[in-house]
Amino acid sequence: MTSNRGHHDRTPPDGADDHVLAEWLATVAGERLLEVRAEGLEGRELKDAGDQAAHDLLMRLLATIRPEDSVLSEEGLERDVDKAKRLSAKRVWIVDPLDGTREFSEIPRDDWAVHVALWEDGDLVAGAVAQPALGETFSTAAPPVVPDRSSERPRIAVSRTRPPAFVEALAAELDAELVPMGSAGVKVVSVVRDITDAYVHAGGQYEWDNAAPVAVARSAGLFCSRIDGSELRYNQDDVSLPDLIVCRQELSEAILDFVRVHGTD
Ligand SMILES: Nc1ncnc2c1ncn2[C@@H]1O[C@H](COP(=O)(O)O)[C@@H](OP(=O)(O)O)[C@H]1O
Ligand SMILES: [Mg+2]
Repeated sequence: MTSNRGHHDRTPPDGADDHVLAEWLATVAGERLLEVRAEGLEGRELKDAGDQAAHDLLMRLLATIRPEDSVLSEEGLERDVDKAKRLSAKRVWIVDPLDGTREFSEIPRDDWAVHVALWEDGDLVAGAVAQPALGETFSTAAPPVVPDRSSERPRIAVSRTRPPAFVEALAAELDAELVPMGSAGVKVVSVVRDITDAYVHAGGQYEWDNAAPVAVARSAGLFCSRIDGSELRYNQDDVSLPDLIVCRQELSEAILDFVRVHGTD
């Protein structure tokens, strides 16, 4: 984890490898978002201005620093030619310039994030999640160490606005507490930080919503899979990746068992 403060020049650290670059990109895009948030905009205008500013900055920096690589971004409309290129590319940056756009527009909420992941040759190889309002970036450059669990009762992070219907029943089965918050990245980071013990989602999401969070969670030794226990796959033709589990290893079997028996409807 690094502090966000002090990255004011927009050139990457000398000799940055992909991990350090991901961390730097997420951090500077987060700083840009803090600037946008201070401009006095509200509601839809603030959301759009944030999405656009962070997307433009990340696209410009990646085009300059890694011109050979492809990019899949939430804010970029992907044309067929871009998609064909992405699917045959060796390296693809999967970015969500602003995850938790709704919460970003609700000042002073801090549950929004910037996601930067790198997919190479079939799997995620690096990633960073910045939580700019906390001044923190979590990344594979320095894989986070998950603290000892501070709560005996499991805490499950869920979407604040679109929690899957089955999580209430899951929480009852596990005698767990639900902790609603915005942003997939922030929810994964909450598991990394021992604020929660698991993040369970179903019903819709895209690769950019969870690629960087999963890269960071894997590097921290957390369990990550689809809700049915299958592998999370990135840089697919269809970029919908609607469900996932990220949790402490010791909770994975109980969560997967519940889904196996009860499904997610
Ligand atoms: N049912 C759904 N369908 C599509 N996207 C969803 C979704 N539920 C959550 N997401 C996306 O996942 C991210 C985290 O959502 P949440 O805060 O509700 O957990 C958000 O990304 P954006 O903020 O980048 O749009 C949101 O759009
Ligand atoms: Mg998102």
